[in-house]
Amino acid sequence: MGIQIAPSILTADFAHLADEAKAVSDAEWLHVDVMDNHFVPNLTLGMPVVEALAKAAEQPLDCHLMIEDPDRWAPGYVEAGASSVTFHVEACRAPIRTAREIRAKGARAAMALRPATPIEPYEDMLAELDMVLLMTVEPGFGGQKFLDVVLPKIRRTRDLVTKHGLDIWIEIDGGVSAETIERCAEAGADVFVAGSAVYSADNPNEMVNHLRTLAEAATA
Ligand SMILES: O=C(CO)[C@H](O)[C@H](O)COP(=O)(O)O
Ligand SMILES: [Fe+2]
Repeated sequence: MGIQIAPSILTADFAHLADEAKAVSDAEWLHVDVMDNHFVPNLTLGMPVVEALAKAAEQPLDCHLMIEDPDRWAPGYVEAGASSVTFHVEACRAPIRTAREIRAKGARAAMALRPATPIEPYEDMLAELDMVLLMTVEPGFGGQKFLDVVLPKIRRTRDLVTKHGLDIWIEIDGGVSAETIERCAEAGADVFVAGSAVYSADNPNEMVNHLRTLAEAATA
């Protein structure tokens, strides 16, 4: 499967999203943070913007739903053009049904966990997923400090995936940078969201490639 870098457009210029997607053309995915000011104390964008970006961007869209009632909204994001739809398990009432609906519509289904949410209660759910997203900051804002207290959970998640012989991604989101990515890769992550580290770099594409090189070297 290989290392994937997913720049988060949360810290990009929202007035020029198509250009901002082009600025990270070397990235495998584009991470889109949907926030509803209920599940998290911030409001970003929704389905119409995802639909427009899906047409404008070359990379597949990795939609991270930080919203209440993802059961109701998640399938609509697939119809809007997302290649991957991630719901927060803390907000989801029927995660198995929601994951199946996302997959049935043709996208990757992913489950996100806040930093303090344990993975173990969801062990049996892993087979229903294409990806697990482990937050390494409290969801809601870009530019926060990486929480290294989550590192053991990355390892435990990788162990569970291996134990069940599954072929699913482990994505890390929050505070990923050249300083933190190697520790996440060593712990077993293979998809890396990076917002401020990429978009505050002089050359965002160079930073994308630098992050991938660091992660690959850490797992070689
Ligand atoms: O989901 C998120 C915040 O809730 C963002 O994807 C994340 O914070 C990325 O930004 P940065 O790399 O600056 O931490
Ligand atoms: Fe995110």
